[in-house]
Amino acid sequence: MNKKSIRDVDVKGKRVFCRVDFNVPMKDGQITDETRIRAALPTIQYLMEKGAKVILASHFGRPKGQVVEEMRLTPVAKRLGELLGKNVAKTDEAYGPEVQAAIAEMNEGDVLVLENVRFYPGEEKNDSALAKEFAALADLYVNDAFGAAHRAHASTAGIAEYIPAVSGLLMEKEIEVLGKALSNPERPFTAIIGGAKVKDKIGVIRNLLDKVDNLIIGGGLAYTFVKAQGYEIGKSLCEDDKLDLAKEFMQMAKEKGVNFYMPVDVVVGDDFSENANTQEVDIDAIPSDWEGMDIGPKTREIYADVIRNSKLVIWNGPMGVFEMNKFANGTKAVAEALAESTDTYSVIGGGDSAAAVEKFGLADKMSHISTGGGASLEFMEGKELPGVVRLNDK
Ligand SMILES: Nc1ncnc2c1ncn2[C@@H]1O[C@H](COP(=O)(O)OP(=O)(O)OP(=O)(O)O)[C@@H](O)[C@H]1O
Ligand SMILES: O=C(O)[C@H](O)COP(=O)(O)O
Repeated sequence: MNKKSIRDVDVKGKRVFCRVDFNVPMKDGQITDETRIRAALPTIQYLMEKGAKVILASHFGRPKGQVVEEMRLTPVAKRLGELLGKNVAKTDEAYGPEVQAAIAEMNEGDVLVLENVRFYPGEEKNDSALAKEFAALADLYVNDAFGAAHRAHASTAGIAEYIPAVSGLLMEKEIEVLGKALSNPERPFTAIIGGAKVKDKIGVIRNLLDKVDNLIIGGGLAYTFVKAQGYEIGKSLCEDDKLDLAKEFMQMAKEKGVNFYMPVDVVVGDDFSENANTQEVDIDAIPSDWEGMDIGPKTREIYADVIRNSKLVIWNGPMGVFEMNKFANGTKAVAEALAESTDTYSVIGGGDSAAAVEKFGLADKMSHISTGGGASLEFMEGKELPGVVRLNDK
């Protein structure tokens, strides 16, 4: 990467505003997967060892510019303290007098976690006033939040206009590994896209169609495509305003000679819960008041086969509601096929996909687990990441 990193600057005694991605999966206030916290440790420890005052900022969830009690970063700060074996301070604001006072108390090597930056409406608007408030807290900006690097927000991009800005070690590593895989992809090259953020992910498909040989669709995303083909999808997740786009992509895939795989059967539930009754049905037989929760057994076989015959696979987003055991088989089948295919370079992107691979005990069988979901996809599409472009050049 042609951007400066923390290794290129002197951080001793400096107040460093370090943007990390602590947007970890959480249930009932408990962190269910701490991959992203662990992934940020090398940068945090480096800064501590070099005598910086480490001010950590992150978003968590999508609180839409308001304080949402369950989205405070308090549990994350506590876990970070345990992992570092050190007292980590936490403020209930992300800027302002309380934060200024806490920073004034810091010694070299100390760590402070700010409150969720998305509690402020200016964050996602990349408001310059908020970016200046963040910049006023520090002498140096470090962006290590690869997972949020596709967002042009005040703490990921705006702040870099006002103080020297460099990348962290995780950011540097992600870009190097993903860039290498993409620069001359081994073929067949397969992308597997699932998960629930239909709006975010459907757009990336257009660009992926220019790059991949096979495109596999699963998870909640699949039902917009299933409906676009004219099938009943019952209560399954769907973005009706994206139906035309879905049709267009299927047509484009045909024209470009990309093999486009959609579920041929699914597991449906009569409720979005672990206690739901379930049925395995063909794709043209989804009952009108049931919801598609996972890919079915025939689909699992087909997808596993494509994976086994691929040389490079990028996977973003689970195939079903894997947090519920009943609906985890599709995601598990994909993870197992990747784990078995020792000839296949596998890149896993996304908080939930990484959590799934971890849950199945297969994390060490993957070639690279990226901390970025949307970010890794946008990078793989060849887009410039706003969190990277604004960093200082070497
Ligand atoms: N058929 C489905 N219906 C509803 N939700 C689904 C379905 N399949 C998967 N999901 C849900 O999708 C969620 C993950 O989607 P998401 O798009 O956030 O993926 P991700 O890999 O974590 O990417 P990112 O890191 O960008 O968030 C999981 O919580 C899972 O339960
Ligand atoms: O989970 C992610 O992909 C990142 O933390 C970004 O979160 P966002 O999609 O809410 O911007």
